[in-house]
Amino acid sequence: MAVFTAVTLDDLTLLLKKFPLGNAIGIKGISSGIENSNFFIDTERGEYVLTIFENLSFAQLPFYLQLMRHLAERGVLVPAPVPDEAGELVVPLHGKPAAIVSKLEGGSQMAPQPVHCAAVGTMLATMHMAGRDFALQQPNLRGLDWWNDTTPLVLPFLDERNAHLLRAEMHFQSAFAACDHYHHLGRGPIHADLFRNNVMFVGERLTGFFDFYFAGCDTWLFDVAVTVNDWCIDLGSGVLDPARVRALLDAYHAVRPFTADEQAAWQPMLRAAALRFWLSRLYDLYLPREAEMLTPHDPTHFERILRERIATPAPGLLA
Ligand SMILES: Nc1ncnc2c1ncn2[C@@H]1O[C@H](COP(=O)(O)OP(=O)(O)OP(=O)(O)O)[C@@H](O)[C@H]1O
Ligand SMILES: N[C@@H](CCO)C(=O)O
Repeated sequence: MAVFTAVTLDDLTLLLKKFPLGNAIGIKGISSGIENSNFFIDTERGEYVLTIFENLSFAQLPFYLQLMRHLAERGVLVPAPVPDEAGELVVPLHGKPAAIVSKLEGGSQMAPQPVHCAAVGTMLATMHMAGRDFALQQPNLRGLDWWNDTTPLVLPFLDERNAHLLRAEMHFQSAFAACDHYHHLGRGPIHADLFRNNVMFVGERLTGFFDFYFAGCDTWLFDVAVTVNDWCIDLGSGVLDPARVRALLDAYHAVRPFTADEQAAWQPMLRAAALRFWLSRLYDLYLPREAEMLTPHDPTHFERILRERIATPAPGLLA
């Protein structure tokens, strides 16, 4: 159960007095998700999602919610935050920050085919283009600096074989981040966590990207690599499916063509994207935060993906 903070219909009735959504009709806790308390809410104006942020502060939230608003206004399919009558996107609820956003239709596609990957590639490139004039800046908080801080914390828990892999990959990624190709990569706001469970579909029609709470400014190619490492693999082995990779990359390229620097950076970037989630999963497993109440994700999944990306070159960015 992933509702950490309870909200009653009376609480909602009081909260909605400040929003242009009419009266509250119903509220239902959403059981999936491990970061926040989420609720489907029914109002006189329709259905919305109420989120209470369990780990993010009032100061951190404007970047995410303004980004969602910026993208929604430009036709990118993402939940649109609803401002209260004072124009605020983040409001207090039970002493924690909360927001109301539009509800996306559909459900997650957990067994994607090339057609779904192509839809994700198109929307990802559209999102990157639409984010170019977004004014707020926030680094990817799970980027190289965080990897450098986290590596010594998790190393004591690893056996020698994995400790060696982690040290060697950090060495490789530090050199990659210092190279010319890397510095010439296009950058902007990225989702940074665009897994299968963060995209909605109705059949083959993509209805939206959501869960923007790891978003930050970083290279667009990192976002592509994170997405390919989840959408285009066999989940058991981590091996890439060439048909799904091709569908996603070709669709992306048709909206925002890949550059020569991106082509040169592709293989190391896939390793970087695998390392990022191996490290965060190790961190959540061995150094859980107080507010974290559910079973952490399995780190060995991303250890396998990292070893696979090192051993086997992925299909190139261009066909
Ligand atoms: N805007 C939305 N429209 C429709 N459904 C939503 C929306 N936002 C969240 N949900 C539903 O709530 C569930 C949990 O949301 P979300 O993944 O953002 O939670 P979380 O606690 O941040 O989880 P995690 O970090 O584990 O992905 C989603 O799987 C989805 O079913
Ligand atoms: N997508 C992340 C969880 C954070 O949303 C993972 O699978 O490790």
